[in-house]
Amino acid sequence: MESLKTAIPERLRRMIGESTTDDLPVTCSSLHHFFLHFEPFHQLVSDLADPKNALCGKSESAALESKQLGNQYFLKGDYMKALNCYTKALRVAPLEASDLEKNLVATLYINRATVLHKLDLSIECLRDCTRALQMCPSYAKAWYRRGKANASLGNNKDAICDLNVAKSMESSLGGKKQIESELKNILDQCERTSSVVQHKKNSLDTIGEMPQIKLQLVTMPDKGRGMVSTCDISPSSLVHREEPYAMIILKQCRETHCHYCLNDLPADSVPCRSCSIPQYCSQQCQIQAGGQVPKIYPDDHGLLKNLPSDLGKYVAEIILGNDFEIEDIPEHKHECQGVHWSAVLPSEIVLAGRVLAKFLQKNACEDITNFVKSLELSHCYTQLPSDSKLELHIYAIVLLYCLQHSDGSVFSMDGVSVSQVIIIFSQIKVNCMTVVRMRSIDAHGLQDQFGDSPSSTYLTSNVEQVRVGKAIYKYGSLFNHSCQPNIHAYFLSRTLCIRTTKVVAAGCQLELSYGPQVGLWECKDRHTFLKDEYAFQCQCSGCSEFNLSDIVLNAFHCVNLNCSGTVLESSVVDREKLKIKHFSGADQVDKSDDIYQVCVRLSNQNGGSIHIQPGCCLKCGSYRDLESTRAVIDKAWICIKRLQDSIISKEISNTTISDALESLCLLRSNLHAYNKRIAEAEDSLAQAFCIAGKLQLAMDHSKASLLILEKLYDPDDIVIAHEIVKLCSIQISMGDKTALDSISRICDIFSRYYGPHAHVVFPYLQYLRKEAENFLVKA
Ligand SMILES: C[S@@+](CC[C@H](N)C(=O)[O-])C[C@H]1O[C@@H](n2cnc3c(N)ncnc32)[C@H](O)[C@@H]1O
Repeated sequence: MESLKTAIPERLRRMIGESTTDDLPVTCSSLHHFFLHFEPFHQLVSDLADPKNALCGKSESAALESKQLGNQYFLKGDYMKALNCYTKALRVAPLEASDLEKNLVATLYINRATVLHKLDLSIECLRDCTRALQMCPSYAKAWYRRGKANASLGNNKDAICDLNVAKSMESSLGGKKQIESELKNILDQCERTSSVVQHKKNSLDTIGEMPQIKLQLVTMPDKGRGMVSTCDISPSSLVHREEPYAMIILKQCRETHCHYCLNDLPADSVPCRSCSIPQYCSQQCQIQAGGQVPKIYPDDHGLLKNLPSDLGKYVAEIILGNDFEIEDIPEHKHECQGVHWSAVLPSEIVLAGRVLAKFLQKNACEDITNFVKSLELSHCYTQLPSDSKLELHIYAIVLLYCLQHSDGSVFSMDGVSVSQVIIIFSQIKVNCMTVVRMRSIDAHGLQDQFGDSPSSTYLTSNVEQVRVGKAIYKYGSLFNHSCQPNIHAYFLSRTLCIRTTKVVAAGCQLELSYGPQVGLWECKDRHTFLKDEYAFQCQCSGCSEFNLSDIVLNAFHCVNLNCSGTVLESSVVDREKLKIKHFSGADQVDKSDDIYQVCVRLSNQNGGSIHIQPGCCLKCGSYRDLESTRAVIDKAWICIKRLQDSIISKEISNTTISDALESLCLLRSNLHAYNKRIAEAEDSLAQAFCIAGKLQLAMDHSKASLLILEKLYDPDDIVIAHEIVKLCSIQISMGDKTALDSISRICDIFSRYYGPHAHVVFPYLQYLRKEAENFLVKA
């Protein structure tokens, strides 16, 4: 791609860099014309999209090789490695290939099922057996393995049926004997117990909450269209729910998450039927993404005739399986001919390909211009930097050629089509949402270091958000951004849910955070992020009205240690001065509050006696040399960083902790008491003391961190809940009853953000609730 970029003549490059939306048909046509006569372009398209160069297709020999390796690991008892090899083999095994007269894919499913059984993953094992049987219904070994899996799960009735089918299909005498003895075991067991384990259904299916509140689309002078409420809304109300128009997994999650629903992949992942890239958590997801493949009904259905009628019915139900209704146009189908453009191009470009493919499949002969208009999404083409404009031009032409190669799409390859693809790219840039999942990380891995010491059981719990995909939600993208949001977006599988986190009065805008938030970053950094990522100048209340957080987040301590005043650097002073016109004397603000004090001084309403100058204390006017202060802080921060690294690498020494404590003192005397770096240092020390088993110290530092964050964020912000989770895990380890208050606060905030979905998104809540019950029982 870089070589294409550098080959473009300077004049054309400048023309593209300076183009506006209106110029696009001309600039696109000129670039396309240039590429038509430029051999490396055709070479690139052929590398990416010509089936002759396909790298992502199926390969029988590669599948057999991985299978053999899997068998070797199995024999050595290395079941995890065997599992990985069989999964790898399944990804590349062609559906029609055979292995010793059996279908290769079915054999691989059974080999993997055997490993899964060894690993005590009986449900996964059962599913793999069923998959094998749907391909080869007379596969005796598969029925036998299925019977064993059902027996392990306590489904004795099914286990008996499976084993009876296995017996009737088994040709060898030895095999029949083994099945009979297994049957006898189960029958004996049945006499002892008749319980059948009911397996949990996917809990997400059971929560069918729908939004009850009517929203209104309005147009605002500073933000364009946006959503407002038509009535007063209380916190935690679901205001929007939507399935994506198009979605894509991020490259870094391809091996760990389902390529359709983006949930974690189970050990029995299902591969795409036509190429070797996607993996799914279930057959249902695979069909939704790749389309229904006509079922192969093997000839050996005749075997059913030899079974007693009730057993025949049982077998038929299993091998015919469930037919899933396809909810939408399969989004991966046009990508899975084995060619690798979709695996190589950036995710957002492939997402645009999905949007286009959907349009083409729905409206083969319609004009693409009408389509782009009908998407009704805003875009930012004209505001983009020159280099981005050039890249989008190149990607648009490449994508159209790839689509044409891979599913024979009939596009007129002209300036208009290419320009419309660029508009789609720009729409995606502004409107696409990042799909995230929560991942719990706790200090389990750190136990080893402290061996048998009592500290080994004291763990802090921590949650991080993992970015797993990108998606376009047509209506979800009508919600504007605010750095002080009043709604919160989250995802259940592919479904977008939006919920209020505050009281929203009728007529108020409903705004979510696109990433930056007051408390997380200072105003300048939020602006830079929104400009770079979404190409707009933020006009939200957080960026136009005073708030304590923006003033103190990165502020310095007054040089006079007895003074609690704030010292700001010039970039903060300049930005905060812009907000002065919006400071009304703050009737709503508590006049003893720090924010009031600072704002009054900044806005010069206090007699105009204070000069707001970078480096000067806003309270007493004393001057601090910020350059030398920064040098001191940078030095101190090296020790905090060392502590953080040692927490990760599990090598915490007493020296590292005492150096970090000394650095914390330096930070406290140089930075404002609410500076976020102090909170971070306190948090790191809390983790370190927790690991070292010094729980009282851990709790003190955790509380100190929380106190600062409560000043920077709204006390009911989800960030605060995550901080309390850490504190609470220490309180629980200490048997400290104040854990009860923490648990109740965590539950309140999580319910506010996730409503009845809280325990699905954050399963740790169930554990906390149980702990709370334990405390109450003991009390
Ligand atoms: C996802 S769209 C939101 C809907 C959009 N207002 C529309 O008319 O389609 C994002 C775009 O809305 C505008 N926008 C959203 N939040 C804004 C804010 N806080 N300040 C200024 N513009 C904003 C920007 O133009 C941004 O590129």
